[in-house]
Amino acid sequence: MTTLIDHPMPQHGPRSPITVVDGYVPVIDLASALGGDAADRRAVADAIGETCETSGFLVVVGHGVPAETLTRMYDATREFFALPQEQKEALRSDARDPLMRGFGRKGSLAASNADATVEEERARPDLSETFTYNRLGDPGDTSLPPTAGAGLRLPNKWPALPGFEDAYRAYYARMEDLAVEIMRLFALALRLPEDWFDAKVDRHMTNLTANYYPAQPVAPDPGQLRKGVHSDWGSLTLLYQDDAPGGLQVRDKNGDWLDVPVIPGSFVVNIGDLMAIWTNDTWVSTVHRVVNPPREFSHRERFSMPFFHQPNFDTLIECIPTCTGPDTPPKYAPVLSGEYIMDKFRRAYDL
Ligand SMILES: O=C(O)CCC(=O)C(=O)O
Ligand SMILES: [Fe+2]
Repeated sequence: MTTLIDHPMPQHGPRSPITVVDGYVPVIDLASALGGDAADRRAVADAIGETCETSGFLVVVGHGVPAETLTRMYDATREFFALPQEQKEALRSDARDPLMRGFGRKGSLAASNADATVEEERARPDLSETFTYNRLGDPGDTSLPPTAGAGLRLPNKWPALPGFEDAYRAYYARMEDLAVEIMRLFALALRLPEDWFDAKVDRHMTNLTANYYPAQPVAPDPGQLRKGVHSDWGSLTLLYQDDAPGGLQVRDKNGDWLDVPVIPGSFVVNIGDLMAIWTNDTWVSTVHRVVNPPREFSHRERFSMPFFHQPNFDTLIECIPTCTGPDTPPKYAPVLSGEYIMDKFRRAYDL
């Protein structure tokens, strides 16, 4: 059994400092927002909002997700990726699945960028394997409108590992709750009614993906990374990362790459492109990457688990009223959440 959470969560009372560690990627304590009154919630929302304007990346503690839910998911993930390659191949994502459920295909997140040379990026694929679950593939799920294509309704693919599916479902359910809480804090930060996003994400189409970064016995080609430079695509990402070398970096305003701090038991929260479109670029969807380990740590594998929160298929993402004025007209044409993400998948993975 892998023990991830060997440090207790910081304990704070409702009025204690919200920003536990300041910086480009600050550590923010959600405890007072989750348990507190309106003033507490606004204070946390404002701390988050400030970060969304600068880096769009923060680390949250005090989020209330039980350590056991996280550990079970992490352990199940390690067990899956340790399976013989042919057993993973058997769960290879259907070529008609625009969300790449199951064992993912080779591709390049860098190819998804608007300015990317797609063929060039795909020629040096990310040095990672993925496994993805999305609630849309559950039997009887009614989240999709009739206009959505049949590929989106393909079933999930599960390995026959005891406890795996349960661990993923339990983790997904907790991430759904946390994402709604954070979206409500986002609404407060944007001076919107707290429930402004609720109906736009109540049939969300979120991929829960596990990333496996194998050891690198042979040095990678120059220019090839564990994950190439990219921004995320949806409303927000909730990421669990382990502390293996060769990790997540964000680009700051000077173009320098900064390591995202690894705090045991925390989640990295970052906003995606749709939130930047919603906020008319008041908030930033910052590019990031996962670097290769230094050669002395080339034997070390790494795991991360992003929950790519994605609004309802038919939510039209258009400039939020509080983010536009006479001098700041909307910059983007409105776009449907479902079409936006499918286009990104197509570019990154040739789906
Ligand atoms: O593995 C990580 O830390 C981040 C991965 C990532 O950025 C992604 O999958 O979009
Ligand atoms: Fe990412």
